[in-house]
Amino acid sequence: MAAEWGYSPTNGPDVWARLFPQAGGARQSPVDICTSIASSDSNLEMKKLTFAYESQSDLRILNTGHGWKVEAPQSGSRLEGGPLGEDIYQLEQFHCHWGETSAEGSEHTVDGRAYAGELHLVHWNTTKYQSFAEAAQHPDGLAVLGVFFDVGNESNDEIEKIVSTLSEIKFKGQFTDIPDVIDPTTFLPSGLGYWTYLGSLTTPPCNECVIWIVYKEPITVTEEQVTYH
Ligand SMILES: NS(=O)(=O)/N=C1/NCCO1
Ligand SMILES: [Zn+2]
Repeated sequence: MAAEWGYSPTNGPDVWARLFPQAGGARQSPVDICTSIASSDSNLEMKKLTFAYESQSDLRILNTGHGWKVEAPQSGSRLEGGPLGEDIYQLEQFHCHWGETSAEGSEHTVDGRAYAGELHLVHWNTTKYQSFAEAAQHPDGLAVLGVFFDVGNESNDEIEKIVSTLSEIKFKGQFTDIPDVIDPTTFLPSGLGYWTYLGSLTTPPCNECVIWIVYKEPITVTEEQVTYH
């Protein structure tokens, strides 16, 4: 039986490269974002990062065994500018990483600090490639927006539309449809400052195909919204 990757000492990140060679590469994600050495790129400031999304209902949500993933291929969506050059990227899916407690859970850390969780909006380069699978084989194939979760007293209405369905998909492989209309724009923080670097998928097969765009400002969710088990 194919070995299942995970986060234990015997199947976690330290041994992923045995089964997934790219996990041993030179541009692996996630990283710790050291704000003191992050340099501002005047060129990026000239090319504003812009995004446009559709609102969709009845999106399918899946229990991946490592969290939830919402399949949201949007041919009418566009992510472009900033570090993306002249290419246009299209939304494919979004998913979340969280931990056992709200003291941890994000994939990226900032000056060694983990957030309670991290939302990833995954896009692929439709200017150069014909499919998501093809794009994931190229260094500029994917663009992922990372949004940190901070825990506070305010519930996030859009995230609630998602987590309110999780009781229907308690086990790996289960899926259901989200009845509410979801607008991915609402996941993004009001402050649009970001860090960017060339990295990889943070989970196997760890393809080194991602232009990461990690927003500096977290969004607020409640403890219940980000420590669902
Ligand atoms: N956590 S991540 O780097 O976004 N990982 C993936 N895997 C498939 C698409 O995005
Ligand atoms: Zn992710």
